[in-house]
Amino acid sequence: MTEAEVRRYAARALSELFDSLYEGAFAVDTGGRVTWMNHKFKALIGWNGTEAIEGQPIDEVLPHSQMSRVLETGRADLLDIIPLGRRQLTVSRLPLLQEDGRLIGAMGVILYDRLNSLRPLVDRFQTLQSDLDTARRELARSRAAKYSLAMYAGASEAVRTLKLKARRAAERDAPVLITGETGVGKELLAHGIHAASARAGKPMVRINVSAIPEGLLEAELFGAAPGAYTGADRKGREGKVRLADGGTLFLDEIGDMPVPLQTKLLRVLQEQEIEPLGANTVIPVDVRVISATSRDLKAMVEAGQFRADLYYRLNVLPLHAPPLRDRREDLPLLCDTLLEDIATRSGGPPRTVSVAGLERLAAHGWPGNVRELRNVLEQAVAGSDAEVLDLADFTGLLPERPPAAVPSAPLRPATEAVSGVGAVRPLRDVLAAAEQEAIRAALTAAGGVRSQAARLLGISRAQFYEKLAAHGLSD
Ligand SMILES: Nc1ncnc2c1ncn2[C@@H]1O[C@H](COP(=O)(O)OP(=O)(O)OP(=O)(O)O)[C@@H](O)[C@H]1O
Repeated sequence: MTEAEVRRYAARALSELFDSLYEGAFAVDTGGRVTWMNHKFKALIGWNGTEAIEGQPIDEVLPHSQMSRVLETGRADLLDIIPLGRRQLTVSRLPLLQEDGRLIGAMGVILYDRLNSLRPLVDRFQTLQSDLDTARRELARSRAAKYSLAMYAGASEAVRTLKLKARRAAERDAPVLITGETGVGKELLAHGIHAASARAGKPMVRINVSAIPEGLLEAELFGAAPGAYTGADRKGREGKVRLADGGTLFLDEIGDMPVPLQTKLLRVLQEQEIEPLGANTVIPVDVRVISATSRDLKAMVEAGQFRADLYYRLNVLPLHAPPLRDRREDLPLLCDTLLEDIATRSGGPPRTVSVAGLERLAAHGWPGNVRELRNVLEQAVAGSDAEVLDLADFTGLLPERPPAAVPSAPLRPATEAVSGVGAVRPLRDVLAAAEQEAIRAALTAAGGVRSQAARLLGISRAQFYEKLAAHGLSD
């Protein structure tokens, strides 16, 4: 047989096979309008029959047909799967060409019901597709439920302005710097901004700069090549910046970043690339940086402790979260929100706070801000069965002398001890007692978190541990 004969016989065999296989078929012109459709196809898509289908755009008749792809490229799609309602159709798309090769339209063929051999594949595809849809829905729900700007409770003017600015920041991709004292909700805001941003589908990776020893911080942030330093993982380390690729990098306590690393971070912001420790290669990354600090970065810049160029790069969209003592009108709403969350997590009944209880809370200075409030509420809930928490339920949880007149200074009790009435005692004893009281107050405010207590007192962690030991408070 000659090649021409083989082609002729093959064409006839294929055409007969095609006739026996196809379930439904239609054709469109080069403008994507239906020129012909067989009855089976009309029945399949539920065409009512009263209106002529010819002349209708195929994209309206069969939304996922993707015939335009064949019309644009002139190439066949031999096998594809498209959704039709809850079903999946196995389809072929073929260009229709004249003898001179000019494209005059395209044909779509449904193979699903006849191609039994494809069934297992289609069934598997359907199962995977539905698993994927469910997983996507659950992920979206868990993300939405876990963090949103709406969760940042507060009705004061200051909080409303802050949330408005945060929402605007979420619409942009520039770096955000969140300032504010410990426990004011800087991390919550950062999560909320990420969740409301276009990067929400990608990870938000947090790194607490102050919690990682200086020697390990570089590898933790930028990654390390295998064996880059003594004790390095054999496989190397990916680094938080790369883990955040496509998403958001949240740098908590940025003010504690050592100066040499500030230079490397500047490179991430300027060039969007990193150089892992010991790697000798540069890796492109796409991250949005949100940083937070409870320190006065501007003053640190002036004192030469923080790079000015990095400060301006980080501070493109500044947000300041005010301390709780400056927005006491937020207390009722905050109590409701926090108590609801505490009840959901512990499975207990929902509680509220009485007016007298709220007045007592409002009289406190809240050096530990909302974190401290949450701790106090948690302890009050644990210590009482009452549905409405009253004045008595907070006894022992807050300092006895309401420091309303001395809102923010955790050292104030110490000062009061110095100026207290009574017998004159040796200065050394008075100072020691004041220091002990200040340490206890800071620990309460920080909910027992020692590094935060140290920060509240404005001393290093090492100094704090020394003082704990000196006062016999280590346990
Ligand atoms: N406005 C708010 N509404 C509801 N919860 C809040 C609010 N602000 C803070 N919180 C809660 O208070 C706690 C402390 O908040 P967060 O960790 O975000 O504070 P922070 O400013 O980042 O603190 P730090 O500087 O010590 O890291 C968290 O449990 C957080 O959910």
